[in-house]
Amino acid sequence: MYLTPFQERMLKGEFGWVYAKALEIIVKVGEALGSDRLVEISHAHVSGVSYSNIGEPGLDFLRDFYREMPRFRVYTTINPGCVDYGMLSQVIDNKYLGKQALIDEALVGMGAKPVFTCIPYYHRPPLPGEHLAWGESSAVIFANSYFGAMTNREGGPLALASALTGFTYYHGLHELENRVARVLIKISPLIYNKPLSLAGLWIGENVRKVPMLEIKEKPLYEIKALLAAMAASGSHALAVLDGITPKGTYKTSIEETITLEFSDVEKYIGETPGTSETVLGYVGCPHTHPEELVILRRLLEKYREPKRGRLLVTMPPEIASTYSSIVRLLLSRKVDIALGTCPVVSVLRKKYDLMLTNSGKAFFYMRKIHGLKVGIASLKEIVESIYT
Ligand SMILES: C[C@@](O)(CCOP(=O)(O)O)CC(=O)O
Repeated sequence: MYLTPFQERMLKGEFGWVYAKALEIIVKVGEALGSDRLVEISHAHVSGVSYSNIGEPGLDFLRDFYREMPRFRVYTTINPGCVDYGMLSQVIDNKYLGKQALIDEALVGMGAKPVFTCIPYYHRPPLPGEHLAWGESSAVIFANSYFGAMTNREGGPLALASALTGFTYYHGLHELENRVARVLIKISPLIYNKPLSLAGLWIGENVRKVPMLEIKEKPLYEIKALLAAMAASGSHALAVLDGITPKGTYKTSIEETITLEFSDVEKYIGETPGTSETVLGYVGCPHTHPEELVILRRLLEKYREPKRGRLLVTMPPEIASTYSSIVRLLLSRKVDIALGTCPVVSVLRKKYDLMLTNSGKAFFYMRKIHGLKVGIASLKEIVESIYT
């Protein structure tokens, strides 16, 4: 691999072993993939920061780096941790508070912004063509597809190495030649009556090449859920969104056209709550966007308190403070609000029979992680099934 004189010096350890090790990881992975140079990045998003996911080995790894007091060389954000930073949730168990604090101290000490979110683009929307090194599959696919930024789907250690060095290997989705849509997917009108994450689950499972999606105008939160579901059930990191993905950040060479019918996606609707079951409604995977908060406020205004189960809403701490009046209204309706975390990366305090969510990604993970039955429903259906 070609390295600039500066990169050579970093690799030789001139700036300390942490930077040398971080660059070595990037160079080794890049060489294994056939990359011949590095590229500067403007934003690293580090996933793999939740104690309940990375445990003691992950904590030790981060603390070893932190002991040398390095600083991230680029703007860096971090994924959710395993605790509710608002300390109000009765659904999320804060049993690893102390361990998570050690992880957070290391990351923030190295210079990460303590955003604790899987929607880092809320804090810094990337520009078209900008090179990034992001972990977190839902954020990666959103960056590439919605903003036209360029990032591969990195694991936590690789994104951390890029935060430290400011570089990633030039390969994959950093190159325009690899951003070619080959399968055109049309979504039939009936699907639009349901959450678009249903379509995402199908595409993730059934389409291997980069898809181009013809979607009717849809709010950002529906696109976020659609893309996240695709990335969870498949290995997608880019979907060209016709009329949305910025021109010049992709090419098209359509080989096949698929029309997605309601009957294709129906099976992902999953379970509907039986009368005796305990239900956890869940909104916020990926983290709740202000657009969804406004809808939740409208839906919840007329109710006083849940009739069955609980509605959990997860969001970044900063959205909660910026939209505090909506959060207060939700809290007054006994919504359980957890900040900077989500059930994918944390422990639940008690067992529920069924989760009702608008998220295809949660549908994919909750059964595996928490052994819950899961059903997919719209925001309105979720609120009504908990509050009426
Ligand atoms: C499922 C996933 O959202 C879990 C995030 O956990 P972590 O930040 O990698 O611990 C990871 C991903 O989708 O990339």
